[in-house]
Amino acid sequence: MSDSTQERYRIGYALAAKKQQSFIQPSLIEHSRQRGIDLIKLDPTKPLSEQGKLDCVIHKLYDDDWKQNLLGFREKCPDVPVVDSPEDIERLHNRVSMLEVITRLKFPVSDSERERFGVPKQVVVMDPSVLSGGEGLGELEFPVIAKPLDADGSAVSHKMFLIYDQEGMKILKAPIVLQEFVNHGGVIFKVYVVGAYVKCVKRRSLPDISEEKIGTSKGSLPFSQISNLTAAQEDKNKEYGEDRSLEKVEMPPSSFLEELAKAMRKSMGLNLFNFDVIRDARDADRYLVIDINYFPGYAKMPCYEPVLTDFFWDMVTKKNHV
Ligand SMILES: O=P(O)(O)O[C@@H]1[C@@H](OP(=O)(O)O)[C@H](OP(=O)(O)O)[C@H](O)[C@H](OP(=O)(O)O)[C@H]1OP(=O)(O)O
Ligand SMILES: Nc1ncnc2c1ncn2[C@@H]1O[C@H](COP(=O)(O)OP(=O)(O)O)[C@@H](O)[C@H]1O
Ligand SMILES: [Mg+2]
Ligand SMILES: [Mg+2]
Repeated sequence: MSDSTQERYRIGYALAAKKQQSFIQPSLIEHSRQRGIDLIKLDPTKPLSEQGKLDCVIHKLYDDDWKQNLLGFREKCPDVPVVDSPEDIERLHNRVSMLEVITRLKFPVSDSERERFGVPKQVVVMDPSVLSGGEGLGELEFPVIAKPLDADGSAVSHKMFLIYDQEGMKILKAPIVLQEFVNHGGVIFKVYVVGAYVKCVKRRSLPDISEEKIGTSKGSLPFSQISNLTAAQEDKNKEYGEDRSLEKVEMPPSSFLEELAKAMRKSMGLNLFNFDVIRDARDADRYLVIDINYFPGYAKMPCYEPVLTDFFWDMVTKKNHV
């Protein structure tokens, strides 16, 4: 609790309108306020050093003017933490460099832990003629998921296709990432990271594809942001007799996810991100990271207000950040 004589801290935020609406909720403002932290809306078009005292800056904006503004601020006020650096965030805007983070990890798994991790096999196709010419798969086999190479937050960057055969490739536009489809029981694990805090939740995913279905399916199937399936859609699934109840699905061991998250955080130099993990249906100890997102929808994480407030506190009192 704070009183009027106590020092107050100011966290400046620079977010797109939609993000601001979902993240800066009255409950978060109030929670932080009670801890002596005020959340201040920044004007990204004006120099940050002219927007009053700031004890920390958080942001999710990618244009060059904003990056210049941040650069100037970091030169003028090197002691104020900026969460996170645009250069480090940039790595997550490309679905190849994003997953390279995982393949390069030197993961300190203890002998007692059986869990292994990796990424699905994938190739990137830069040349449009490869898509129409019947090549491009390399050592991959159908079905594959086609993902736009850029993961820049645009609606189109979430537009995916499940591709069953060569004919289905014709719908694609380069540059595109082709990734092996891995059966995983229709559930993804979304692991939220907020500084040193780690929280895993379960979400719906694409259902497994049987050998029989692989043999009979043709062409391509478009989909987008499948894990944000609404409650109404969930009910509909149940109505159609689909009982893949999320509650029954076992979580990955928390010690494993915590170690993985910690190693990722150190390696990327980032504090605010989440990642999607699937469990290989053929090998229950094998986990595959398929996606890493900068500054995700934290309001959907349980207890987001105290968790974020604790993080802000650590930032302004200079503890615990990478
Ligand atoms: O909008 P939300 O709350 O669904 O959050 C999106 C995230 O959903 P999630 O929290 O993982 O369920 C979403 O995660 P996914 O890519 O769907 O795994 C992204 O982080 C998205 O940001 P961007 O469009 O990639 O810049 C996030 O969008 P922004 O809120 O940053 O626009
Ligand atoms: N290799 C894969 N195997 C099986 N399902 C996948 C694979 N990659 C992605 N998916 C499914 O597609 C969804 C979207 O893919 P993702 O890479 O997370 O893109 P986005 O950035 O739009 O969230 C995932 O949440 C998961 O349901
Ligand atoms: Mg995802
Ligand atoms: Mg993503």
